[in-house]
Amino acid sequence: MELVIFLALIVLLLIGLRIFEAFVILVWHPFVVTRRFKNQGISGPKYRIFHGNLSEIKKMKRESHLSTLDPSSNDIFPRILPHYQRWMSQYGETFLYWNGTEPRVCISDPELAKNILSNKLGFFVKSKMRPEVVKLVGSKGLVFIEGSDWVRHRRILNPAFSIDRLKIMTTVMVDCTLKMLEEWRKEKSKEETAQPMIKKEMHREFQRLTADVIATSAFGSSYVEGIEVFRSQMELKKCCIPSLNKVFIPGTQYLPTPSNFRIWKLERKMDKSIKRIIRSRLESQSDYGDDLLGILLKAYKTEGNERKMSIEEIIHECRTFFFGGHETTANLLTWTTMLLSLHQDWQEKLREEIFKECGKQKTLDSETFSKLKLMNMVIMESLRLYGPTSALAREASVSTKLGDLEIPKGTTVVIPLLKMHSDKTLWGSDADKFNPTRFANGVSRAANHPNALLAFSVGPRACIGQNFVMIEAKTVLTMILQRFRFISLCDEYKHAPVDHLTIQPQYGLPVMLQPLED
Ligand code: HEM
Repeated sequence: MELVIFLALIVLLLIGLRIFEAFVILVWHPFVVTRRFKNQGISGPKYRIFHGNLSEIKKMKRESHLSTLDPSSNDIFPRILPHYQRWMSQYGETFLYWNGTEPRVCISDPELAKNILSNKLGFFVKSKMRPEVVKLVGSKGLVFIEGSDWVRHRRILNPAFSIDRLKIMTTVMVDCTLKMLEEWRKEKSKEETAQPMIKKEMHREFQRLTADVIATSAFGSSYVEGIEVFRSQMELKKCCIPSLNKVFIPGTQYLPTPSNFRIWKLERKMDKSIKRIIRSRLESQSDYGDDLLGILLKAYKTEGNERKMSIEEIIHECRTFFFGGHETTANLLTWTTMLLSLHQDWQEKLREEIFKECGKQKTLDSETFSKLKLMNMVIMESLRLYGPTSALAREASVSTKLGDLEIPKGTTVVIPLLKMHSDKTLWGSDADKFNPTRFANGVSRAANHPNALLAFSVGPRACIGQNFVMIEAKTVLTMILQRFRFISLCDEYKHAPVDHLTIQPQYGLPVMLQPLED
């Protein structure tokens, strides 16, 4: 009898502890954090139990996605981050909101943003992501690892993006682009009119091209061999998007729900394809090669001492570069094409520059790129207005000071890039206009603050692929402009930028192209 009472007491205690824990997470912690920020003059929308502000965010985003913008409008911040726009006008530029029970403070001051992103003491770490999103690139890949693991991976991976490697990659970029342009030419020759024109959905074309480039240049495979990885990643991405504005309950990712079964299946499929690519490299080359995959495999096969990378880490790095390497670049090329279709004067200026520096057909080499100053300015302006990343986030790993603000441990700091990139106090009264000349004296002098453009981020975690992207974008745009003219956006084009992990056109980008005389 005593034993039964004892066990019942234990059970009651455990239940009591769970209830207490839930009370702390759902009620007490939000109350304390809200008060701590309020004492510093920071407020925001009211915390609602369990959901925080997620229901409002979902509603505002749903409404904003119903509308489309005028194609000449670059004011995309209210469409993509409608909740930030509303709350900034109500509570000021720095405000507190709740992603479920997770406090988030939005900070758009470039000096504070730089301090957060450049912090080398580990006070601000990558913020937690939903498990589905983490699976896209892997928890053991460069994007999500921290501390000594990150240092080790970054050191191994940096040589894959050295100047010498980029030169070799340029040849691959040229070949892949030529393949795409050859297909366009064949379509042109089917046209019978004197002024043949072709219609292309450019977002799809660029997704395919950038996938081909990364698969060939980093993995020595090709679009065809890498296609299963891309397909699984795109499907997985589709599974992630609806969950982004839902409350995450830890543990639910292990439940045997239909959605989890689908996610697990896609993850297995993706890894199976990656393993096939790895196996074929291991069998075919004794020194594994010098591209990204070769560098990763050498880190696995280190003789004597311990392995520098496990096979699981290599697979996650492959996922990272398959995903990071094509999605963002495809969007950059898509939005730049849209801008050049709308701004024919700039398209002509770029063509003139290209003809002057590279002629009409000459194959590009890495030396030519430094001469394409106007092209550089146009790409920077495109990254400012339509950069693929809408916001960056970091979590305070300890309670810390940021400027005059005390940030409690566990708070996520969000830096809304879209807002900063269109801020008139930073960029001047024409901040919403396409004006590449603002970059004439370099990126750091284009605005009132040297770090006003954070498209590639700054500090130790800045984009490892930024030189690769710039070379790829210049190669592709140069080769297209040498051979084709973007005549106009098609009538059916709807200007609807949307954030599906990266900013892309909700309904694609149909463009009319005209081949130039040989
Ligand atoms: C227009 C194209 C691109 C843009 C705007 C871009 C932007 C960014 C940004 C903002 C970050 C920092 C994220 C954060 O701190 O939370 C980042 C990180 C990263 N990017 Fe890119 N990226 C682009 C293309 C690429 C490409 C082509 C690759 C690979 C070939 C790549 C690989 C990575 C990786 C691995 C990281 C994580 C770096 C680390 O944490 O050490 N990115 N990128």
